[in-house]
Amino acid sequence: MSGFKLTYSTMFSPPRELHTRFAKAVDSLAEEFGKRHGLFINGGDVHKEAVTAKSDPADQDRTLGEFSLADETDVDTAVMAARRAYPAWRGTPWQQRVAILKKVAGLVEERLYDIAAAVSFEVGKNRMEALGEVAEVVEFCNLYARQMEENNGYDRVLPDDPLPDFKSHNRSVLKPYGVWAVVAPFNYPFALAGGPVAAALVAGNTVVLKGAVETPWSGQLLAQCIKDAGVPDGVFNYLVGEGATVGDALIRHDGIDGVTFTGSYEVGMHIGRSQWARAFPRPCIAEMGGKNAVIVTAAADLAVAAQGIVRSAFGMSGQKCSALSRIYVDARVADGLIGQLRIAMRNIKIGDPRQEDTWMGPVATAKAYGNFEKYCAALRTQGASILEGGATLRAAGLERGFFCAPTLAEAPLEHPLWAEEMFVPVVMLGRVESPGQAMALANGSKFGLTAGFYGSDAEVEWFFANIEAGVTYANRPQGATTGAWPGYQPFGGWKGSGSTGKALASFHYLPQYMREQSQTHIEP
Ligand SMILES: NC(=O)c1ccc[n+]([C@@H]2O[C@H](COP(=O)([O-])OP(=O)(O)OC[C@H]3O[C@@H](n4cnc5c(N)ncnc54)[C@H](O)[C@@H]3O)[C@@H](O)[C@H]2O)c1
Ligand SMILES: N[C@@H](CCC=O)C(=O)O
Repeated sequence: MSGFKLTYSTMFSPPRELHTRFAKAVDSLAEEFGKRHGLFINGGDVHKEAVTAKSDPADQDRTLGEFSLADETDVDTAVMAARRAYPAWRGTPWQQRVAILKKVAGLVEERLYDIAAAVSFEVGKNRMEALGEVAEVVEFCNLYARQMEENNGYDRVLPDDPLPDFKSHNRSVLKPYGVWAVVAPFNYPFALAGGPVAAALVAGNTVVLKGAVETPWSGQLLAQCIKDAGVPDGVFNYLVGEGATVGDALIRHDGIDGVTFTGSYEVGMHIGRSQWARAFPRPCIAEMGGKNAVIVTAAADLAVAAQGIVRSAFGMSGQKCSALSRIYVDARVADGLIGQLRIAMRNIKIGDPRQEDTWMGPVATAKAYGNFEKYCAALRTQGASILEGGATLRAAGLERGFFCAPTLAEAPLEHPLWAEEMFVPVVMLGRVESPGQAMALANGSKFGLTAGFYGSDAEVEWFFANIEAGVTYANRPQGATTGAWPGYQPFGGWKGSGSTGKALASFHYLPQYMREQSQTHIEP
């Protein structure tokens, strides 16, 4: 598409062709509905008796397919296949691994519309979010491949020791760890599987990916691209299964050498601890939840702030780790901001996520639908009140899906929900007396993933200097806290939002999948 690059911040006015191609992909996907899908182990599909029937969150009567469910024996089989494949993959020159990864990127790009249609049905996200998610994997693969090239496979010659009587040669080499487990969340089942898998593979590790039971299709589609790109059997394996059983068996398995987990704080902390509670620690990259705040000062452009807030609080129905859930606004401009937010919220088009004009689809799961009702009830207690929304939606066309109204609640600053990640389309607003109070509240959280700011240019440096979050945005109408894109915004959390302080798609991410060996050779 000439002149247009799809990113999460350019997706608001795409060219016509993009809509036409997506609509065509949705039509052809209907032929796939109801099919049986296997796990992917050692280069082949493995069909199991135990299956999950996955339905469309926008229409519970539509079954998307039956997906095999792994058990603990499959975990063992997949890990063993990855172990057997490891020596040859590690020994494959990095240039060949780079070439294979670029092929994976090429295939994902070729299948972009078909995969995005499936992701939209599986998660309930709108077409632009789904296309963005798939395009992000193309970027991850190409970026990590390019970083391998730019760093000469992370093999560096160091100066010889200053020894007068010997010739000593020194090198620093980054080497893969072995078998890498990747555990992915339900909300970005393609991108947050594809990103870590791409990094692990190009670095020379073999991989066992476990997808969420709620979203089993995306991983299958990724597995097909990886297989068709010529990744050897056993190098990549894909399982779907419950976290507490299959996920836990994977991350505890003696045959893995490292883990990337993306998901909730509770599970991430559990996995992190488990990797140290062993004879020796295993690396664990844990990308966890958020309770992302925006600060709006008296100097803010309220129209810009309202636009960015609505996009980040309600995009993908609030189910982004980067979603905005806390607004701290200067009391002097609070009513003005609330007025603008209410107007913008009433203009949100809610409905079938495949339709071109739909901006907000359903929440992805029955559990999230129940949580939404629970949180709305709680936001009517302890001094809080709902200013807009606050109910599930059952109008004609929405009655078979998990649709929720975008919800704005005002709450006293002591309300317990200021501290809890809700992961539904609810944002809380609190009035503050000063920017300093807003900063203290924004930082007074165990999380530190994303944060936003609306105020004067003069205040922006103060915001960047003081905010405790890994991904920060100032005066951005495209999204107050959401919408990072590889190559533009590295994405990773501080504090309870991330274990490593190194962000996805940054200069520092890929080396985490390798360990350093210092090599000194004294010539005879
Ligand atoms: N920081 C990020 O980049 C990022 C990105 C996306 C989502 N998230 C977070 O993910 C959460 C939503 O996703 P979710 O509900 O799928 O999270 P979750 O923690 O419930 O599950 C994530 C994955 O972990 C698995 N799992 C659960 N228990 C496990 C265990 N004991 N051992 C091993 N695996 C286990 C699940 O089956 C799933 O595959 C939110 O908290 C969101 O903020 C973070
Ligand atoms: N990378 C996405 C969020 C992914 C988490 O769920 C963003 O930047 O909004």
